[in-house]
Amino acid sequence: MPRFAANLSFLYQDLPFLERIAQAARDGFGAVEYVSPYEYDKQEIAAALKQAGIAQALFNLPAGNWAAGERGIGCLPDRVDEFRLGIDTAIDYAKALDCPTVNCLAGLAPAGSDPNHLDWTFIDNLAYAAPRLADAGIALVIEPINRRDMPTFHLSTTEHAERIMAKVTSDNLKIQYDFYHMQIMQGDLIPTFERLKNRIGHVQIADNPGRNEPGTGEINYPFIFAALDRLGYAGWVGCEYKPSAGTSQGLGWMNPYRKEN
Ligand SMILES: O=C(O)C(=O)[C@H](O)CO
Ligand SMILES: [Mg+2]
Repeated sequence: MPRFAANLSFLYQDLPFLERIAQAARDGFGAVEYVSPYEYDKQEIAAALKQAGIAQALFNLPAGNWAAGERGIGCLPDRVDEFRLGIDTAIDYAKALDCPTVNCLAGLAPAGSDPNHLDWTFIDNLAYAAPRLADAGIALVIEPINRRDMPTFHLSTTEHAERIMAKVTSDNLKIQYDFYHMQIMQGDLIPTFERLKNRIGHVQIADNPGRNEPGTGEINYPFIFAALDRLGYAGWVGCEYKPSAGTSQGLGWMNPYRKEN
């Protein structure tokens, strides 16, 4: 049975951040994930998780100035110092929140930049981060993101992620396989997942088009959830979608996967 994590950067947007944790637990999620914990007190988040009896599945490494439109700094040559400092911050938060996995966003390619230079910066940064996170017992993932929503995002296919991973050569570096992005960029969702399953460290879901909850679009999620079970995926499935009419009201798709069934 898949284990679902509520992505609090997408779900429960009508609630203050810390209150989203308790509501996710009440709605039957086993874990939460979100873009960034860093603007909150880690002890306050830890207390909210404990009180709700819910796990922390994932958050991202510090990703630059999100409000200004940045989407990660992993590939940016002039941000290497900031990236490295961010690893210490992420380890600090992940330990406090008992978070098993962190996601490194590659970032948006600056206009006129050399893709090879961005690749090598990304590779060097990941080679720096992966062993340090491994020592702390934290897995590192990288996420291809579709080019329709983010035309300049540096990492948008699993093939590119594989090329990066081949250069980093760390067992502690895996792919965050977001079925929504993969449907837009590549299709062939389950054969690709099956081929890469030992190299996939985290999974996220949303339907397409619209990035709404499962069952609102073209992706056959019952088939996908059965395949994840069949293929032995035991990690969290991050629900990173825009609820089409309220988060709690729109969780009917999850009913067949609740423990009581
Ligand atoms: O955009 C996505 O799909 C992600 O998972 C990023 O981490 C931002 O939420
Ligand atoms: Mg995602």
